[in-house]
Amino acid sequence: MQNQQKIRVAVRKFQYKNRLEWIGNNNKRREKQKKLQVTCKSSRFDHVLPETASQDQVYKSCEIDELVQSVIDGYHVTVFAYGQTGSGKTYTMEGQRDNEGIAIKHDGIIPKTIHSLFNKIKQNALQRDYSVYCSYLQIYNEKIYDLLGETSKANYSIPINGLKMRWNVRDQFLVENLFVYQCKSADDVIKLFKLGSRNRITASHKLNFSSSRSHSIFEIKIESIDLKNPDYFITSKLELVDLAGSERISITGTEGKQAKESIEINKSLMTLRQVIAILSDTNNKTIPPYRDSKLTCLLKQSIGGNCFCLMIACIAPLDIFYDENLSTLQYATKAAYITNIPIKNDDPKLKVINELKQQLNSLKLELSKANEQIEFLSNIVQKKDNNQNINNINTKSNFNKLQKNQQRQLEQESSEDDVNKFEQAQLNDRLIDSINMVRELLLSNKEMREREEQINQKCESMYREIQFLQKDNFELRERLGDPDQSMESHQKRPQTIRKNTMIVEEIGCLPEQMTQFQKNFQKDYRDIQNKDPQMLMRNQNIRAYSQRTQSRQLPLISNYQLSFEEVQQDEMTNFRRRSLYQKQFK
Ligand SMILES: Nc1ncnc2c1ncn2[C@@H]1O[C@H](COP(=O)(O)OP(=O)(O)OP(=O)(O)O)[C@@H](O)[C@H]1O
Repeated sequence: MQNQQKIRVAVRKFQYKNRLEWIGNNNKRREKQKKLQVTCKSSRFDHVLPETASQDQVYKSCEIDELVQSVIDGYHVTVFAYGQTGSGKTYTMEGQRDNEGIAIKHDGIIPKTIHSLFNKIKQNALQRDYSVYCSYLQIYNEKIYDLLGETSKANYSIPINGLKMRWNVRDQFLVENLFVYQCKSADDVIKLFKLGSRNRITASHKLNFSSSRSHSIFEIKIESIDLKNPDYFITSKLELVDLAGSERISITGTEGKQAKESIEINKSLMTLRQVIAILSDTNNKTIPPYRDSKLTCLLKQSIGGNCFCLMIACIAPLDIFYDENLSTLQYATKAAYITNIPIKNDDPKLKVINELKQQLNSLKLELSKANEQIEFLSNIVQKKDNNQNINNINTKSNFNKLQKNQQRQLEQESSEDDVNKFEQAQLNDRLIDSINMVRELLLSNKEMREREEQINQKCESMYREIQFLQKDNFELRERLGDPDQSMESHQKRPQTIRKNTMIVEEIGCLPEQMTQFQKNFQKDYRDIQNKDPQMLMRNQNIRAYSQRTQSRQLPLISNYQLSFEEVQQDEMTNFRRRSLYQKQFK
C-alpha cells in the first residue's frame, strides 16, 4: 500500500480595514456571518488561524518545518495560498511588501522556509552533500514568464512571447528555457527571490494597492548524495505558490488592461476549482481538466499527484466579500478530500541495487545454513565409515576367536536377531542413500543459485542499458517536442508533403504541364510495360517502394529536422543569454 496523504488545508483570516462597508440591513448581515462561521466550523480544516495570528504562529501551526524536512528526505512539497484579492495571500507567502513589491518585513512562509531549509542542510552536511537550485516564474494572461530571466536585472519588461511548456514521458509539465540558478546559501536564494518578486506584475485597485496580477511559482530544487554511499542519490523540489486572487470587477473597479487581467486570472482559477471539485469526488470518474490552463498543468503533481501539499485558504471576513469567502471555504473543504501519493524520489538504480543486495544477503544466509547441514550429515557418514573400519580390524585380529564365537552364537541366536540385523543394515543403507541424495540436491541448488546470480547480473546490465536508452529517448523527445505539436507544424507545411506525393504519383512532371510529346511518350511506355510482364512487375515494385518511403518517412524526417534545428537555435541563444546574465549577476 502506497503512502497516501490528504492535502492539508489551513484557513487564515485577515480583518480587512477598508472604506468599503456593508450597506444592507443588519439582520441579513448577521445571518450571513453566521452561515460563514458554520461553514468554517463544520469543515474539518487541519488548521484555522485567527486574525491575530502572527507570521511565526502561521509557520508553526501549519507545521511547515515538517514539510521542509520531507523535502530534505526526498519528497516533493507544494505550499500554495488561495483566496480572493486582498485577502492576504502574498502577505502570508512573502511578508509585508514595500512600494517596489519586495517583501521587507514580517517574513512570510517563503523566507522562513528558505532559512529552515539551509539550517537542515547544515545539520546533515556530514552525511550528505546537497546542491540547491532555484527558479521563479509567473503566469500572466495565460503566458509563462521567467522572473529571473536576462531582462530581470535592470529594466524588466514583459517579453512578447512567453516560455513554452512541454509535457514529458513521466507525465509532467516542464517549462522550457527557464533560468535555474545554483545557490550556496540562504542569502543567495533570498536575493534571487527578491529580484524576481520585484519583477512580478502588480497593479493597484480599490481593494489592494499592490495586487498581484499573476500567479507565481518559486521552485527550490534539491539534489543530495550520500557521502558514504555515493550511489544513493535523492532529488526533490519545494514549490511555493502565490496565486493571484479571484476578483469581481464590480468591486475592484478595474478597467481596460486590468479588467482583461482579471478575466484571465478568474479563468485559470476556475479551472483550478474544476480540478479540485473532480478530484475531491471519488465517485466522479471524469479526467480533471489540467490542460485547460497553464496553472493547473504546472500544479498537476501537487494536486492529486505525488507531492505533500498544503493549501492556505485566505479569507477577508468583510460582509461585502461574503460570496468570495464562502466560495474559498467551499473549495478549501473540497481540497481537503483530495488524496496525494507522495513518493520518495530516490534514484531508480539505487532501488535495484538495494533489492539485489538484500537478495544476496538472504542467499548467503541460506547457503551457510545448507553448508552446516552438509557438514552435519558428512560427519554422520564419516562416523559410520570409521565404525565399520574398526569392526573390520577387530574381526581380523580375533578372527579365529570370533569365528568360533559367531558359529556358537549363530547356533544359539534365534531367527529374530537375524531379522533385526538385516533391518538395521537396510536402514543404514537407506540413510547413506538419502545423505548422498541431499548432497546432490545441495550441489544442484548451488549451481542453480550461481546461474540465478548470473541472470541477475545480466538483468542489471540490461536494466542499465534500458535506463540509458530511456534517458536518450527522453532527451530526444524533449528536444523534438510534443508529437502533437510536431503534427501541427507538419500540417502547417502542406506544400512539402504535396510536392513529394506528386512526384510519386506521376513519373516526370505534373499533368497540367504535359506536352503532347510527353503524353505520347507515356502512352508508348505503358504499352511496352503491358507487353513485358517482367518490366511491369519491376516497375510496380519500384512504385510501391517509393510510395512507402516518400509518403511515410520523408515528411517525418524533414519535420524532425526542422524541429531539431529550431531546438538547436533556441539552445544557442539561451546559452548566450545565460552566460551573459551570469556575468552580470556576478
Ligand atoms: N494578516 C495580515 N496582517 C497585516 N496585514 C495584512 C495581513 N494580510 C494582508 N495584509 C495586508 O493587506 C494588504 C493586501 O494583502 P495581500 O497583498 O497579501 O493580498 P493578496 O491576497 O495577495 O491580494 P492579491 O490577490 O490582490 O495580490 C497588504 O497591504 C498586506 O500587507
